[in-house]
Amino acid sequence: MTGTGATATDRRLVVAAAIWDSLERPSAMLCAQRSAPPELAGRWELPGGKVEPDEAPEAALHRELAEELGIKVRLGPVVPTAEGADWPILHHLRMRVWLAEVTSGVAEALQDHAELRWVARDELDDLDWLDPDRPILRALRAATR
Ligand SMILES: Nc1nc2c([nH]c(=O)n2[C@H]2C[C@H](O)[C@@H](COP(=O)(O)OP(=O)(O)OP(=O)(O)O)O2)c(=O)[nH]1
Repeated sequence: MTGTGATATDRRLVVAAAIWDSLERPSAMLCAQRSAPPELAGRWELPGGKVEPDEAPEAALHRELAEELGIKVRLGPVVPTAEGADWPILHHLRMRVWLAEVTSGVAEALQDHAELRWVARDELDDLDWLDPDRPILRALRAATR
């Protein structure tokens, strides 16, 4: 088994992007509706996914966004919790969230999502988010004020 070596990636880390129309003047964010598994289908999330063994977190995020949405992004700062960098999420996983903006491509639901939607900052709460994402949304609003 891997998992204890110095270079082993933390298998519990999920990386995700809060993709805004503009990092300088954020007014709308790209929201993604899950298509699977059945118990999570229909809920909204930040696009991203699990870091693979021996993959750097930022590289994992760029890979996931290319696979799932067909876009390249510029990453801004990480949005931290009060305690540290990573948010507690489903299944005892942790999630690191970066602000981001699209640098090439037009986001399409290529994989894992039923729908993508650009949502105005003040209307983000109206979607049916995964429960662990609610406090992250509050921090995102504060970080983009
Ligand atoms: N991408 C993403 N996952 C989230 C969010 N909030 C949250 O609790 N999660 C959970 C749902 C999943 O249990 C887990 C992410 O796993 P995933 O299935 O999307 O990862 P993946 O694309 O790498 O897929 P796989 O390797 O499991 O097939 O994190 C969020 O905002 N975005």
